Amino acid sequence: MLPPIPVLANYGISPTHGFLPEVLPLTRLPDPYYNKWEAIAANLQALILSKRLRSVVDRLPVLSTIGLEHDAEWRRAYSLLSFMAHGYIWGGDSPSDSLPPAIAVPLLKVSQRLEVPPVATYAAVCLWNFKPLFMDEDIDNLENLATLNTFTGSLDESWFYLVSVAMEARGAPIISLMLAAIAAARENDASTVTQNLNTFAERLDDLTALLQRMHESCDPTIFYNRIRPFLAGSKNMAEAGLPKGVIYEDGTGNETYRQYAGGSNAQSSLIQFFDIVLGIEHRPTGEKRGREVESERRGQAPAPKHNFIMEMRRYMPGPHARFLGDVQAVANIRDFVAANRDNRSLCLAYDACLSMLSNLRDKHIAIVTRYIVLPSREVRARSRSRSPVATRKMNLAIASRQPQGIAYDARGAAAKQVDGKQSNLKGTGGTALISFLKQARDETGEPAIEQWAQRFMRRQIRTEGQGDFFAGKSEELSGPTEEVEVAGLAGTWTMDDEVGGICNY
Ligand code: HEM
Repeated sequence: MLPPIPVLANYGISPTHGFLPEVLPLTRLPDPYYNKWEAIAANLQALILSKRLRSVVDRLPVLSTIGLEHDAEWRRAYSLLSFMAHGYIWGGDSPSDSLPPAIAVPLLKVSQRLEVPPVATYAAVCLWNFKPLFMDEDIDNLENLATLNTFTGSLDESWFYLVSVAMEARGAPIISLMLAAIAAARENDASTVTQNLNTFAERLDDLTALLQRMHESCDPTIFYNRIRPFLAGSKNMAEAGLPKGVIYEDGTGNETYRQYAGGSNAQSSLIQFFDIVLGIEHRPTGEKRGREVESERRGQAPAPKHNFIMEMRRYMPGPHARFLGDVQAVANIRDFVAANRDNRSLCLAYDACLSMLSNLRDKHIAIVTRYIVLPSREVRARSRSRSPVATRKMNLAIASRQPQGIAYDARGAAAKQVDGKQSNLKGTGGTALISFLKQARDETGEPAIEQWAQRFMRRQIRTEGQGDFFAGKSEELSGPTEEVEVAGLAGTWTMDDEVGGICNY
């Protein structure tokens, strides 16, 4: 018997809002018992700016979670505490490697209840951190959205989160639509599958348009230097001043260092849902197509490799991650289309979805180049000209500006606990950021049915030269020659040498 098609309500997923909550995030906790948390959150930017957040939190009593009733209250508490935690860790002259009980104790409880790690995940800063400006208007419209909490109070930070919120809302109807397509494929109803795939492709185009709006109001320099450092996690953060991670002082006396990835849109369940429903497979980073099959053919067990996209599932709310696993078990669209290759409109609709999703990833790569790769180069160039003494001071800015000394640990567990003595700091060799993103984009095109579509999505634009025999190799295009590491959002990566600008793909 076929496994049942997942029912959204069983996973806390809304038919209209998708992975955003059906009940809008609370703008404050109703119980006045939590006024102290609310007061800190309301003054977070000022407290960070004046470097007084830590002393205020250190004097804060440990509040119980007993006054939290509805899910929306738990989510608000999680978001508040995550902002406080990251502000506490990164908002001083040097990062704090311990979180005091006033944050750690309730944050651990709330995270356990919501099945999320106790850090500022995508859920904490995006999914559960927005409000509509006008209640009678839709939340898939950027002009109707505002954030609840930010670290910096900047429009750029709000915009960074809100673009994702709008995308989640605009993409939400695709979830039910594609579950219906799965049901239709079971019934051999090609016309419904085609129709739903066509609608999906159009929506994906909308989502790309929304993604592109990032450029409107989020400045790359502000993003890189001011916003991104607060989203940093505690994993592979040695150079930033957290060699072992962070201790959550839970009062047990048995605390060990914990390491978590930082917040990243890679933790969006929506994009992973698209991949799963379309039958797109993401191999472990760096693994070429067919290589696994090759090792299996030789009767060898393939070496365990790190799959960053899979790891990010552990940073999604538990029910959402479970939903993805259950959808995976019923995803049949790719096989259905492959079994109906003579149905041109069906194949075209399917390939259009892949092409649109690949295009979205293309635009995202350009964003990462503009917002991370290029500013990190600038900072590196500037820090080379500074005196070593000036750069040695470990503060928030330097933490973000210094190239990270540890490459992304390709086998790292999401919430690895590190004991005091273990020096579990070296990664297994860096994964290049843009190569990783390009691999994800290229894998998006792989299941295409029509040959032209496969060719189209496999296209490689060469960037080696200008076709001018007399021109020397320009400094800018040749890029750095040494291996340089760069902190992304959730991961720390090496920087790709071939990146020349935002159009070179
Ligand atoms: C200024 C805006 C953005 C920047 C700088 C950025 C940066 C990054 C970085 C560095 C990664 C690699 C993983 C990591 O280190 O976390 C990543 C992955 C990812 N990002 Fe973004 N991102 C941005 C906006 C978005 C938005 C709005 C979305 C929503 C669709 C998104 C979706 C993803 C996804 C799905 C991945 C995983 C790789 C993939 O599936 O292709 N990003 N991003």
